[in-house]
Amino acid sequence: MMSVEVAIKDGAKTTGEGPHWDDTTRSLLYVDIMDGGVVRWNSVTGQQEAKHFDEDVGFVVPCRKGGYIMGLGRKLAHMDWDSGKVTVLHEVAPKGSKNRFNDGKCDPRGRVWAGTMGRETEPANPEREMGELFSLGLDGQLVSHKDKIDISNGLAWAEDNRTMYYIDSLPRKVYGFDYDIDTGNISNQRTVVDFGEGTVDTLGFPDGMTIDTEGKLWVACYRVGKVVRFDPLSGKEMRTIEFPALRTTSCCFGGKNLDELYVTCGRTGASEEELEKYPLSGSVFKVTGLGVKGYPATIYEG
Ligand SMILES: O=C(O)[C@H](O)[C@@H](O)[C@H](O)[C@H](O)CO
Ligand SMILES: [Zn+2]
Repeated sequence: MMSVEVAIKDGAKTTGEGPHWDDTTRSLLYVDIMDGGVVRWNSVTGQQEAKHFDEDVGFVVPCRKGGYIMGLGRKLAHMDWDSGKVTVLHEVAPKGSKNRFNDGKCDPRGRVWAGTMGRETEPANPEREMGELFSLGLDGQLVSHKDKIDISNGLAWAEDNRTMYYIDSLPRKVYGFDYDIDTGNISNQRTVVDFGEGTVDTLGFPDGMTIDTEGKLWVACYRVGKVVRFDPLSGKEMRTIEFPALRTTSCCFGGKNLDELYVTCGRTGASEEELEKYPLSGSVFKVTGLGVKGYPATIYEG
């Protein structure tokens, strides 16, 4: 039986994002973007620790050599948890009035992929085409792959490493690219899931995503409180999970058997009325009993 429960009540004050399951510690790592927060929640002890930075944190991933890589405003930085020391690795060029890193994730070789977006006056309303998609190689070099993006968001790789999936939220599309795992290059962009023209009432905006071991995509649908499982081959919806919070932002598989889906969401942009109706906005949810599993999350190997 499928069930949706609250794993971390009030997990985020602003927009919770970028959930990453750390297998070795059975912890969930995620960010609280506009709070400049990086949170580590231990699922075994229920203990939660957080770090705060003075700029927006778009994403965070662990590094093999220790510490974490995070998107901090326009910077990619390494962060040592214990000392809190931040080392800036790269800073991307300013675009518009205030571009910043948003979602990011590691590919199966351990490169970091992360994209940017323009300043948002309210969620899903950024300065257009200010985003760019980058990768941080194992050699520490930053490579730009694509520009004129609106809101750089979810990333996932197919099991054979030959396809990369990527979301730009405002065109409301999940794209597929041919992926060269050896060079880390993308080519042959196509649309694999189209959220459709016009109305955003049913599916909202595609935001973060993950892939299951059957090759299907789980996409968080921002503004409608759903995570939808899509078949990237047909572009069709296969299954919908609903949440008691509308601003669902991302998801990842976790738990001992990687068969639980952890789902982040946000409060930022919600009216008082929305928060009253959905008081769990900002919490992290856990879905069990789905009958599917994910892959262990990859980390930065550089
Ligand atoms: O989490 C993100 O990716 C963005 O930073 C948020 O602002 C919203 O989720 C986005 O606007 C909806 O697509
Ligand atoms: Zn997002």
